[in-house]
Parts: sequence; structure tokens; C-alpha cells
Amino acid sequence: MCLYNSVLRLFVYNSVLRLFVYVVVVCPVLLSALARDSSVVTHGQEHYHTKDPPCASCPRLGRCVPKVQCPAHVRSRSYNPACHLEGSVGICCFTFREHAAESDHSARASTAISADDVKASHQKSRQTLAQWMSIAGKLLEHSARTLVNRTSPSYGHHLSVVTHDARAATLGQGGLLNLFAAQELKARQAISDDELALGFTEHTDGPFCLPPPTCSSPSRYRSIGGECNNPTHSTWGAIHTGFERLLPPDYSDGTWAMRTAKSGLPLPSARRVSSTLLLDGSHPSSAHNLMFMQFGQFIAHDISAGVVFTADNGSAISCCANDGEDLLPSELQHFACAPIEVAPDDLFYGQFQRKCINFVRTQIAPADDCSVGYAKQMNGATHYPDLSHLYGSSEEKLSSLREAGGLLRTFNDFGRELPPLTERKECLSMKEGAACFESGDAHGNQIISLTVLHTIFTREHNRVARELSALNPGWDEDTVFWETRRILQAVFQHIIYNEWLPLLLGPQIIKTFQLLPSEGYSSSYDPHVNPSLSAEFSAAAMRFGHSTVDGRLMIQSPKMGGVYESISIPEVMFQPARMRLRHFMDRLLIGLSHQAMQTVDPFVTEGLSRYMFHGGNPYGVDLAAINIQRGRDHGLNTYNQYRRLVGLEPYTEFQQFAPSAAQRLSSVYERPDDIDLWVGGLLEEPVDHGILGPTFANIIADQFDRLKKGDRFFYEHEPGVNPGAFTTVQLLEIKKVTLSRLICDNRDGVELSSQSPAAFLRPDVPGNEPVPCESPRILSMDLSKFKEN
Ligand code: HEM
Ligand SMILES: [Ca+2]
Repeated sequence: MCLYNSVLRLFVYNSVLRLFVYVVVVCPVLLSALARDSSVVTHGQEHYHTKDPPCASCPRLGRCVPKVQCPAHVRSRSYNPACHLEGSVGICCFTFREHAAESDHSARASTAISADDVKASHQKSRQTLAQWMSIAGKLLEHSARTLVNRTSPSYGHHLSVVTHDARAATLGQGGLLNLFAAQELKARQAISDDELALGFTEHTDGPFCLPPPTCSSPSRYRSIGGECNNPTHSTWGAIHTGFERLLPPDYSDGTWAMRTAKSGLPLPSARRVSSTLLLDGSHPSSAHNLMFMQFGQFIAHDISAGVVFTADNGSAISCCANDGEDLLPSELQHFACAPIEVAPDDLFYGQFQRKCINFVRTQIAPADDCSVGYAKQMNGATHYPDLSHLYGSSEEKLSSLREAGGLLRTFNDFGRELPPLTERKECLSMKEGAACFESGDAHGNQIISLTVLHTIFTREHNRVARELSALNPGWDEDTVFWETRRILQAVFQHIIYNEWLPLLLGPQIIKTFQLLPSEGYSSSYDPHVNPSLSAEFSAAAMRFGHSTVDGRLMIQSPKMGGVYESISIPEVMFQPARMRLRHFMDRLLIGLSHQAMQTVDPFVTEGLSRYMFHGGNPYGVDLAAINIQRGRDHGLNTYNQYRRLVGLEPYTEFQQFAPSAAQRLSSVYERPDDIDLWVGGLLEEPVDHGILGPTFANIIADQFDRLKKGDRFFYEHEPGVNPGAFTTVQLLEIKKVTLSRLICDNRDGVELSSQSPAAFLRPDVPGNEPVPCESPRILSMDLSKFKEN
């Protein structure tokens, strides 16, 4: 009894002391938080367990942020009390978007690397690059075996990703040089694994250093390549810079080698994962239409385009023998090869005796401060949503797309404005009548429904430019062009933040990350925020869209009384010749509005996972396998690590997944800790009133938050910070625009005369019945507000 009393007293004493420390030290402003018991907070289907009730505000220097924005919290010794955040629970963060605290940084500075080690690493790095390049150059002597044949399905893949140009190639070699230097420093034990992983190498200059761009006086217009957006970090978000990371990478050598299973054994082949887990199956969304999917790809192409290694002459590297009959022998494989192995008993490819799917790794971007470190992959697009895929990301490309009068060049097809025709080299079909179209990014022909959006935006540019020109007769053609571009970029951003993201992420996440447009100007610009895409966003989360694609496009004709044509999607990949048929574009637009999007789940149409880019072949390439392999190529961490990052419990047993997935997962992966991010993300149930599960939703919300806060030219940012700010009156006009207005104003008008007000919802959603294009329910912007006084 006595013992019992003293234990009880000790317990009470400890609890009081803990509460005292907590209230006074950890969580100084507790206010109403204690009144509510929030020790378990429900979020969608999941539970966050926090030991203590959330603070109403954070201790000194701490900021309350969503967990995904404070990677330090997943480190074991990290101290991050929970806090209230816009109706949800965040954490007090002291490192903010950094993996390591200030104290860690200063500890690192005291163990500087010796000049001898640095010198030796530079020397070794140059030797290694010369060797690699020489071997790669020799492969061209066997070009019949080492380059991809134009008739192979892999050629369509090459057309989708390649952005070969001289600048990217030079920078890519610079990226390799600095990577080799990091590898050498690691081998000499001049830097530890931890230092590498946490990015403590920033004061270690590598052998390659690119002079920073010169940013002249503040321009009213965004630069073409995205440079100089942030005057202090002039390359942030620019073309050919690296994808950043939310978590340290998982490379098996800590620098670039693709990850292995936790046991040290090889991971299951990406094709095996795809063919076991990502089956075909139709699950139409009850509300969203295919336009939602299509606009998602249009956004993705603006901001994300991994630059894949090419042969010295710019051709596509082949890592497979005889178009996939086998792997190429290792002596003929380029250093960037990571072919996907296909088992002989593969249910699909086995029929055609295919044992290999071509896969070439993404180039490495040198860091902007010349530092060495683990590999970061190169983005061939400007990271900002700035319509770089419409206007191009270089001066040369832009001038090839421009026309007199501030217009974009078009092809006048019997009175219909289409994007300019290209040489047929961008087409998979070489048939008579084949036509492919120019775009700013060279893959606007990837699927015909994407070409339609390129056409709408090209026409909108010319529509606005003509009107601005008439309103402002004193403007020269350059002013007309740049002003029009500025307006279109704003309109595009508005549609993303006002219409697309809220449906994707659901109301709670939109609120937590404050992603909705403001009433007037936004004062959210933060010069410390790096807007660059995260590898996790680009190589996994944003690829959720591949699950939303339907294997067929339904071409609808009201005049012909319903579905007029049903097209299997591989037939219209890099084959957009139907765009030249007078009725086609209107009918496809009606189809995209009426046809259901597929839900986000572990189902992917065979049009992408078996027949993509098949051309004349009975088989194509598997996009699901490619996504998984790309995640490993980019060093993405495992799914469980990102669950931790966003505040969810990791899975310890396969049985914790839904029964349908558990068995399949355990038949391919050794343990839950091996699951690839893209696969795990697709298996999650969507958040409330959203389309995605919580892991992808958080990664995407973080990205669009940074694309807003870290973009000085964001359309809503106020004149104090934004050199291209609109007047309040103009901003009001821009905020009237919806995708439905763009469709109505730029349709052919042959068959499309009415449109649902909410362009991403099906017309059978109550309140979204089509209205005539002239209806005031589809607001227009009044361009007279852009007349200069
Ligand atoms: C409509 C049919 C589509 C096709 C045929 C297609 C095809 C492809 C291909 C071939 C790649 C390159 C894969 C690689 O090598 O890593 C890719 C990448 C990607 N796709 Fe799709 N895709 C489609 C739709 C979508 C949609 C709807 C979205 C998003 C909502 C999307 C988002 C992405 C993203 C973010 C990437 C990575 C881009 C990069 O950084 O390289 N795609 N897609
Ligand atoms: Ca861009």
C-alpha cells in the first residue's frame, strides 16, 4: 500500500511537472487548445497520434506548418510539438523545409574538407567523365544495336521525354562531374553518409561551375527560361535546374545507384510490380470528367519534363536487344541504361517473347552554387506554371513560334487556326496525310486531347492579342505579345488554383495550405521559398494522372445523336491528324466534358500499360513500369517514408492494406518497407471530397503552395513585390475566366454551342447542365480594362 502511494505520488508529480514544462516551455500559448482533447485527430480515413494536445502557437522561432513541409520531423531526435493549423494539425518546425537544424550546419562547418581531398576529387572526377564519355562515344559504332529504331514503341517514349539540346547536354556533363567529385570525397571518407544525405556539402565546390545568369533591372515580364524570378537565387525554378527533394534520396550508394530492397537484394522488376498490382479495370468517377485528366497532363507538361540522357548525336539510347527480345549485353549498354526486365512468363509480353523494356536514366543537373552532392535530376521545363510548353523555354524556340503583330504562328487549315505543322519527325505515323503540330515543348502531340488544349491556348493568345492591339493602337508588336503572354499566364494560373486544385485536393487540404485565390491581391510571396519541383511530385505524386486515363476517347456528336466514334488511345498518340477534320475538335471537346474520368486507384488502362506508342507493333511500352523505374532512377524514398513525412503511421505488415492489395503486394515485395511511392500512393483511399489519397495530396499541395509563395510573378501577388502585377481592376477581370470560357471562345463552333459552367465536372452533375456559350453563367473578362490611358 505504501509502495502504491509513493508510486502514485511520483506519477502525479511527474505529470504535473510534465504539464508545467509543456505549458511554459514547449507550448507557451495554450489558449483553447487544452479545452479540447485532440490527442487523436482524425484526418480522412487515417489517424494522427500526438502525445500532447496541439499548441495554439509555436514556441519562439518555431513555425506551425503542415508536416510535409518540415522534413526534419521524421529524424529520430527531432523536437516538433503539434500545433493548430487551419482546422487541421501541423507541427512546430524549427528547420522549415530543411532536413537539418542550424546547430547541425555549424557542426558540419567545423569539420571542413581538406584542400588536398578537394583537389584529388576534382582530378578523379575529370578522369571518370572522360572515360565514361569515351565508352559512350564508342557505342555509336554499333548504332544498329545501341540506338532505338524509329519503328519501335520505345521511340514514342523517346519523343515524350527527350529535350535534347546543347545547353542541357553541357549542364548534364557538369552535373556528372560534380557527382563524381562527391563520390570521390565519400570514398576518401572526407564526407560522411549523413552529411551527403542531409545536404551538408554546400561549401564544397565541384569541378563544374556555371556562371549565374545576369538579371537586368526588374522586368515586367517573366523571363523565357524562368531565370531571375528570385533576385537572390536567380536560377531557382529555371529550366535545366534540378528537382529538389522532400526527403533525402534512397540511392544504394548514397549518390546515384538505384535503390535495392531493405534486405540488400534487388527490388522486384518494375514490370513485375506493374503486371501484378496495376491491372486494367474501369472505375468511372461519379463527378469528374476526362477534361480534368487532360488538363492535369497539360499542367504537368508545363512544369515537369525530365531530361533523359541521349547518345552523343542526340539519338535515343537503346538498352534492349532487338527491340526488347532481350537485354543488350552489358558491354553495349550506355552508362545511363537501366532496362526493365520482363519475366519469360509475363502474361502479356511473354506472348511476344519480349524480355526487356527500354529505360534510360534522367540527366543530372549541377547545383546552382557549384556544390557537390547526391544526384538531383534535371528538369527540361521551367518549374513555374508559365505556359512554357506553349511559348517555349528558349529565345530561339519562342521566336520560331512567333508571328507578326504579337501573335503566335498558326497553320490556317481552311479557315481554322491550328498550331503550326511540324516536320513529320514528331509523328509516329508516317502515313500519307499524317500531321503533327509544333508546341513550346515538342511533345504536344503525345495524345490528341492534349493537342486540343494546345490549340485552345494558341487561339486564346491570338484572340487576346488582336483585341489588345485594337484597344492600344500605339503598342508595338512586342508589347502586344508580352502583354498577351502575361495575361495568358495569369489566366492559366487562375484556372489551376481556382478550378483544378480544389477538386483534386478537397476542402480541408486546400484550407490547410491556403491555396484558394484571395479576394484581391495576395501577400503570400516569400523570397525564402524555393519553388522548384520536388522529385517526389514529378516522379510519383503528379503521375497519379496515369490512373485517371480512360483507354478510349468517346467522340460525341450532338448532331449525329450521341457517340460518333470511340478511339483506342494508342491510335492517337503522336498521331493527331484527326485535328484536321472540321468537326473533330468540337466533338472531342464535347466528349471530354461528358466522358467520366477514371478514379485514382491501382488500375491503369492497358492503353498505357501494354499498348502505349505501339505504332505498327502488337505490343507497346508499359507506362506503369516506367513510372516505378523512374521513381527508383530519381532516388525516391520508399512509400512508408513518405507516410511518415505526411504524418501517417507506416505499414509494418502487408495485412494492414486492403485484402485485395495485401496478397498481391506480398507476392512481389519482400516487406512493406520496400513499396515504391507511386504504387503505395495509388492504393490509398481519397481524402474527403478530393480525388487523391493523403500522401499524394500532401506532396501536391506542398508543391503548389511553393509554386505560389516562391513565384514573384504569381498572378495574384501585389505590386510591391511583383514587377508584373495587375491593377486591382484587371485582376478582377482575370479572376472571371474559367476553362469553360476559353473553350467557348476558342471552339470551332461547328457542333459545340453550349458548355457546362464547371469544365471539370460532368454535365449530369446537378447545377452543371450545359448552357449556351453566350450565357452570363460563363463569365468573360473585359479586355477594355487593359487599355492603356
Ligand atoms: C493522356 C495520356 C498520357 C500519356 C500517354 C502519358 C505519357 C507519359 C510518358 C510517356 C511519360 C514519361 C515517363 C518517363 O519516362 O518517366 C509521362 C510522364 C509524366 N506524366 Fe504522363 N501521360 C499521360 C497523362 C498524364 C496525366 C493525366 C498526368 C497528370 C495529371 C500526367 C503526368 C505526368 C508527369 C508529372 C510526368 C513526369 C514528367 C517528367 O518530369 O518527365 N500524365 N507521361
Ligand atoms: Ca513552366
